[in-house]
Amino acid sequence: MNRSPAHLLELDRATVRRGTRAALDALDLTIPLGRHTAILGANGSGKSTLMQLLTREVHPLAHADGRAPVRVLGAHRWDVRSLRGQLGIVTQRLHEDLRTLPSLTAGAVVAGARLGAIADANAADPALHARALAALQQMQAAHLARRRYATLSAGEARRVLLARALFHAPAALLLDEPSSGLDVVARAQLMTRIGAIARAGTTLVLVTHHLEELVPEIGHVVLLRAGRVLADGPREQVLTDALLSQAYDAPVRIRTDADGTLALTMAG
Ligand SMILES: Nc1ncnc2c1ncn2[C@@H]1O[C@H](COP(=O)(O)OP(=O)(O)OP(=O)(O)O)[C@@H](O)[C@H]1O
Repeated sequence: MNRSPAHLLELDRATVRRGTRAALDALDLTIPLGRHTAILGANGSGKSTLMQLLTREVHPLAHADGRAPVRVLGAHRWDVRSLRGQLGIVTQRLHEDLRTLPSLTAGAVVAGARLGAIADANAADPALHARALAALQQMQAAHLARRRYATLSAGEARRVLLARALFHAPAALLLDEPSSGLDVVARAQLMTRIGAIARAGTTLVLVTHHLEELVPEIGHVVLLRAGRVLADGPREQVLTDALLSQAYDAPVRIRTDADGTLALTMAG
């Protein structure tokens, strides 16, 4: 692995086929480390596939000339576990995978992050348990440590996933609709915490439909449409009614509330 990579992700005409169609279609995209980025786009535009490319859950078509279509943290070959050990991941897919394992405790789920694994079999080790507890505490979820992950409510499970994502001080935090399932207070606390994490130097990549999740630290937005990049630039240049309407194939409008929070609504 490159020891001091400049970029979290580099895509060179990356194509991912799913079923009969291209979920990502010859995508060129670079996300430098330190550039907090939101990925927006309509249902089916390729946002989750892009995240899965980053975490090596899906693979691109090879280029005939041997060029690497995807580099993550400077490298095009990765042992999946060691890569995931460097990323903090909060996705619906991970949540669903964890829920299929009925005996896993929340504490073991959190501790698993450092191994890039689903869970850590040594999670009962007192030192490790104390560290997992501290991570859960930061998400106001220490009381869940011994609960079985599969039995948690949506919001409780989300807190545990966030604790897991932060457990091992990752280089980047990949968040797919991170506040889904959280109540209004927990959502506000989460947004504050995500902002602080970004300021402390962890690169944020946020996939969302909810503009209110775009904390001010996110200065860059990538807009996907049908597996291609429609726009990629500074937040204020990309978050326009015209570009978003193009992305959603319908007239939409950005609303800014008095406290600066953004929301996307249908125009008219
Ligand atoms: N496992 C799969 N098998 C076949 N097609 C798939 C699979 N997963 C995704 N796709 C297709 O790939 C395209 C991109 O899907 P993806 O999940 O990346 O979109 P998305 O932007 O994350 O959508 P959403 O906002 O609905 O979550 C869609 O057309 C989708 O139907």
